[in-house]
Amino acid sequence: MSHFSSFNYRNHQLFAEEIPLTAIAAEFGTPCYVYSSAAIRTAYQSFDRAFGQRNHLICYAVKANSNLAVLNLLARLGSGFDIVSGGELQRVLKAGGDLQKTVFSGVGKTFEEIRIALAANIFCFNVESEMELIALNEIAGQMGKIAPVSLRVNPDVDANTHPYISTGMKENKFGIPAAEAERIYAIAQQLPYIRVSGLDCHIGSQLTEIAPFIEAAHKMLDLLARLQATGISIEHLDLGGGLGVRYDLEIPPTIEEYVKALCAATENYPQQLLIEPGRSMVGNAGLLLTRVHYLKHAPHRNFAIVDAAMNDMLRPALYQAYHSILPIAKRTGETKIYQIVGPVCETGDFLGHDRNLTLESNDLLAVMSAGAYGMSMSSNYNTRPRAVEVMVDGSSVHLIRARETIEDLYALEKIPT
Ligand SMILES: Cc1ncc(COP(=O)(O)O)c(C=O)c1O
Ligand SMILES: N[C@@H](CCCC[NH3+])C(=O)O
Repeated sequence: MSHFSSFNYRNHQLFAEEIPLTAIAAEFGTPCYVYSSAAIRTAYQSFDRAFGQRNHLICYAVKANSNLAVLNLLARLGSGFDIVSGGELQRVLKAGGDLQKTVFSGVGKTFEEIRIALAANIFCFNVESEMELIALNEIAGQMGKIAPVSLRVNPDVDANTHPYISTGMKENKFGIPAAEAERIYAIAQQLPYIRVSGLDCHIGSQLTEIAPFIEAAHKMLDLLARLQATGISIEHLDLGGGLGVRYDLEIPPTIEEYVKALCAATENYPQQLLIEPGRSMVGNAGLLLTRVHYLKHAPHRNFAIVDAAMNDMLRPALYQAYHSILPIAKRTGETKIYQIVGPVCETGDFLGHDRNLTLESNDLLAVMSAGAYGMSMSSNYNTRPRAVEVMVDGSSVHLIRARETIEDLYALEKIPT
């Protein structure tokens, strides 16, 4: 089975589950994000099943794709959530998610966000600095609350991924340095409005090997043993997210291999295990549907100028990320090597370089593996309304976010009189 399990060709036409993508483009226009609910369901259930009888909580990382329909689907499957802002907290609530299964990560939680999360009785704060811990204690005290806390510890492990998405090395801004962890746990234990509940780490994203996860887990277990020796009990161990997906030729571990490896590495820790997967839950469950506008044959390069751009899908421009680009209707005939570019006025505005395709103007293309960090990192640069989003479920398709209008884009702006 291909890694795009819900997107398959039938008679040379690409389908999302039971629906031809040409029909989706005709009904909703382009650019359009298309998600497969079956693919998201399968990913969640693969995580859940792989844990077997092990006490676990899956906290989907909302930042990967925060559409309410995606969150609602996962909430109905039983997922918890990992949030990094008050905005994500509000989305989880709006989507019917359970804050008793939600962890709050992030290096810069505002006091207001902390208040909202305390008032909502969030499951746990993943605290990233001593100063945040002190502030949390003070705010909880003012509210007559006790804040449940994990310290996010930076284990100094090389995740062997793109430097912009590596988070667990000592030079990264994330987490509390491992050497400081015991001292800060001892402080936390003394603070009247803090309840030490867990231990957390997250070493980076798009990891394609198991070894760094296991290295980090071992470091966490060593620390846990030292903490327990000083009378600090840790009720849950949160090993973060980060499992990679296949974009091109990489072969990341499967969800089952990953979960089984985490369970095996932590088998002597009987308490609850948490993970925070984002990309591996939704990445290959989505594509970005775009239409070829102009073809331009310059002396040394062929350009296909499409109606999606870096504002819709930033990953290629930001990380030089590779996304497979497929024709919606396969053509026969001579192929050419194309640069697939958008209309934005930046040289970095590309979706793919050097793609071998047979194209005519008006053709539809799919930028694959776009379900994670696609729409959630989109912007309105060049005053471009954001794409429409739809979710396919078998032979039904649901609009889950309407296309923005130009009026939406300046609705909050004012010209001084
Ligand atoms: C704290 C935290 N948890 C979970 C995730 C999700 O990571 P991924 O999408 O790689 O699974 C991230 C993003 O890297 C994160 O920063
Ligand atoms: N935005 C990144 C992932 C970062 C995860 C956040 N810590 C990407 O698109 O690959």
